[in-house]
Amino acid sequence: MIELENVSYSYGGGELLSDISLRLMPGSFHFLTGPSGAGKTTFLKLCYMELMPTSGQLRVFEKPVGKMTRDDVANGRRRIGVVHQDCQFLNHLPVAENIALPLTVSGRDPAGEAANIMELIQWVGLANHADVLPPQLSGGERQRAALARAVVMSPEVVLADEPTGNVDWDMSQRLLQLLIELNKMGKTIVIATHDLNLIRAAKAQVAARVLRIANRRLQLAGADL
Ligand SMILES: Nc1ncnc2c1ncn2[C@@H]1O[C@H](COP(=O)(O)OP(=O)(O)OP(=O)(O)O)[C@@H](O)[C@H]1O
Repeated sequence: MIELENVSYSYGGGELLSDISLRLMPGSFHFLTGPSGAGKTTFLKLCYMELMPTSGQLRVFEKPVGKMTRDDVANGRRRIGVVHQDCQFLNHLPVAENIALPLTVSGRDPAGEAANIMELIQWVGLANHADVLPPQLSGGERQRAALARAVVMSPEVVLADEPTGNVDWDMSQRLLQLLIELNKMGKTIVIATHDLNLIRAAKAQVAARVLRIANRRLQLAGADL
């Protein structure tokens, strides 16, 4: 689905990610760990084609990103759902409209898909919050709304950047269950997180691989995790 071959990335002030090779296979479940500032968000941005490698090959859905047209990139991104670290809602729009935003942006009419959107809102447990504005949501509610928005286009891949940051253990478990359900539907999941307990809880339920970025390199984490 997403394949990196000897990918390096530099923001300009030196190399941040160096010589990274990885294949994200369909239906796989990956965690991405590493110290703050190691480059986890940057790695996810490469997978979403928000950043282009400084060197190496990145293929998304079999296509080399260097040879993609703008349409190719847009089409590829439609197949990837992203849960951003800071959620990034439009605060003047109700939660339901924020969740439906990717449909609107891609030219689909949310009114024609109202039943599916409501089903999604119920799935994340926000039926009573569909009409409120994002600033009125708690941290866990925001994260669940962000997850619903990430999957409203039925993506094949979900990239979640610290989806359980700033929520308590019960809520992080609830978010994890939603991500596991998505994986059981066949979606490829990548979760960047510092939360080793979350990783342990997931590994008891799914065959998750744990990757670690340290010293610019991506490694498979030890079996102790
Ligand atoms: N647009 C940018 N321009 C220059 N440097 C940047 C940019 N974005 C990120 N960086 C730097 O790249 C490094 C890696 O950032 P990144 O957000 O990928 O790390 P992270 O592992 O996700 O960190 P955290 O766990 O704290 O979220 C940091 O030192 C950051 O300051």
